[in-house]
Amino acid sequence: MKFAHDFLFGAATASYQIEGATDVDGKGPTNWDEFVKIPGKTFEGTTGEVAIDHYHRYKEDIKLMAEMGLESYRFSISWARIIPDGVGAINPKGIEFYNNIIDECLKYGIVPFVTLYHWDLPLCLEKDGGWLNRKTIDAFLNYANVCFESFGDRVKHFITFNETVIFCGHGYLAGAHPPGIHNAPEKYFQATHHVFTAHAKAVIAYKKRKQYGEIGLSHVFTPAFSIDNSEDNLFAAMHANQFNLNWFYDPILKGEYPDYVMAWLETQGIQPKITADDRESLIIAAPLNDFIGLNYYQPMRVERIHMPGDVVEPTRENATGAPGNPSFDGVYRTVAMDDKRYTKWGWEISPDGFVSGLQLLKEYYGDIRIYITENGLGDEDPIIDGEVCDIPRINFINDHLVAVKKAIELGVNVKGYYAWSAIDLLSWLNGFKKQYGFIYVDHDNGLARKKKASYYWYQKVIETRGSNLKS
Ligand SMILES: C[C@@]1(C(=O)O)OC[C@H]2O[C@@H](O)[C@H](O)[C@@H](O)[C@H]2O1
Repeated sequence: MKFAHDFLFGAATASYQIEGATDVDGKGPTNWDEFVKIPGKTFEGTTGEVAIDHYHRYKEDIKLMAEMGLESYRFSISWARIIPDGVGAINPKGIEFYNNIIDECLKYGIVPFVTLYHWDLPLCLEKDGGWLNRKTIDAFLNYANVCFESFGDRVKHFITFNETVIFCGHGYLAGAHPPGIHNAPEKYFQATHHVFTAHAKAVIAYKKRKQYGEIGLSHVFTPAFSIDNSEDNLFAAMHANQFNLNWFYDPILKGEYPDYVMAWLETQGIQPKITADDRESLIIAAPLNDFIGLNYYQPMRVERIHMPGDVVEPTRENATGAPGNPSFDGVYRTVAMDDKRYTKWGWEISPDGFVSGLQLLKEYYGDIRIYITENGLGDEDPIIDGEVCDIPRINFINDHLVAVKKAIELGVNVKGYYAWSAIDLLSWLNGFKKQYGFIYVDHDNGLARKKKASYYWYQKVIETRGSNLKS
């Protein structure tokens, strides 16, 4: 089976991870520009000061994407490049840079798919409470409107937030992302609520503009499965899905929070403060979402445990996603299983879990349009005779695209696939060691770009609309 003619084959990046030029042409500082200076927070002290210098090399990079035949490029806008202080004055050089990116994409017929927030918050806002401060909701709405106004004539696909569970979870539970707070579930849940409210207000504002594009957001998609059929472990899977899936997807797609989680929060006395206006925004926005973006890397295999919360030391290593950590509330633990395959970073490789999870989403949320806005293999790619032979990445993406095809045949409404990542880039917690790209970046040779084996393979996938995939 070929993928439909309107299925988008894309690839993705994020501003802080590729641009560099963190203090160039009027850009304001972000929370990450400060956070990376804290010893131990990033791998070997790597920062995004240069990243892969996409700010100066974007023409070369987008030309390489065009040569691959990429149909759509998902990238994020750095809020602090557009509005340096988060609110107030607009930086014309920032508007100019992203206009150049968008126009360069359109020059090659590449569909720009824009993420408004991919974790780099203007430092002024972070210092003023960040996502814990309700003012950040209105600051985001203002920023989103500036982007709709500046780019909405050519950009017809907007993602408001990338992976709320990560920047809030690492920010207020694991302490591994700004603001680096550890084990503060009341802050975590309140911050997520403010983000959902900001999303809802931005959706409503976008629709009012009648720019006739589509808007949604991208969530991590990590469906939880019990390690066996015992009652305890089946309970653990249900609990994990309520906290990691329903808490994030229900307020966006249903306009209300899951009762199960709200009841649990009430027992702990940490239900987020929700105003009547927040509730109204969530309810109005829910049916206006055009799509949900799924960032799928792996499922979770869980078992029930009976431990107090906060039993994980807040280290970078503990936050890189490998199984074994207990949940923040001590109810379940993720488990590595003997009959599963794992990446070098301990992430399970499970295209089957992807199909099962997509079917679960269809049960929960019906026929909402879905884009796979991230999927890819983080690896250390072997270089043999000067060529980057990332065969494991080819196999990974092949198997996950076959899974997407299968899900579509089962009636799941998937309309596009964005590999993470278009080009090797900075990993927040793994430096440049964990590579995801179709294009290699040589940090020992002036950041020279080089097409990998997977670049040529994905070029063929796009050309044949997936008929070269091996199931
Ligand atoms: C934690 C990690 C990783 O480095 O493996 O997950 C996969 C991918 O998710 C993206 O949303 C992040 O922007 C990107 O940096 C990656 O981050």
